[in-house]
Amino acid sequence: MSVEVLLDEKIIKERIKQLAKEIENYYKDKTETLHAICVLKGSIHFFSELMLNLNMHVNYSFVHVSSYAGTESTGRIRVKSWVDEPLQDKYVLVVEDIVDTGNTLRYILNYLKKYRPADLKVATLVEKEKYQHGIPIDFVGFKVQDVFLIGYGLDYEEKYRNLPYIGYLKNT
Ligand SMILES: O=P(O)(O)OC[C@H]1O[C@H](OP(=O)(O)OP(=O)(O)O)[C@H](O)[C@@H]1O
Ligand code: HPA
Repeated sequence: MSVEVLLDEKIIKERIKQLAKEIENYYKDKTETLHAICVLKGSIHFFSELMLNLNMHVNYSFVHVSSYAGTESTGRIRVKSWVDEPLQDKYVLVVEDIVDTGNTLRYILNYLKKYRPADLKVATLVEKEKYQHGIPIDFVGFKVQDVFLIGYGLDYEEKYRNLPYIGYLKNT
């Protein structure tokens, strides 16, 4: 197996800088601190790079959810940890590494809506092109083909998260 690079480190970092500008622009008239929620584990690198590029006040929260076995979604979302701050009337931004089937994001949004935030938006580094999950995503880094991705936080059986680029495994 070898890794075929799809998005290199430079392209990823440049796009994250642009996304940060889009996000700043959207929140520019809001006086409240932004509550950014990192969806672990996969979003760790995207969240960190995005936050480092955001020139505004941000409060960090973390949720840890998981639903994949190998390359397939089990469809069952296991919540390993959840936000413990009040989000009522807050400006909330969910930060995902990837939206694939949309199952994870749908689950997270449904729960977060119950906190009655003032505003609930989503940023994802990658969205798979094939799915018609019907969830509006406000800030999308890259739309990619339907191939199982690894790197920059994305794993295959817990490996490859620490690759500085995004790619896929190829039989050689
Ligand atoms: O749109 P979906 O098909 O639901 O896929 C997206 C989710 O899958 C991955 O998480 P995973 O369950 O693999 O956990 P991890 O972040 O710890 O790797 C990824 O980080 C997203 O949260
Ligand atoms: O393509 C993927 N790669 C890694 N994790 C994922 N979770 C959903 N889709 C993917």
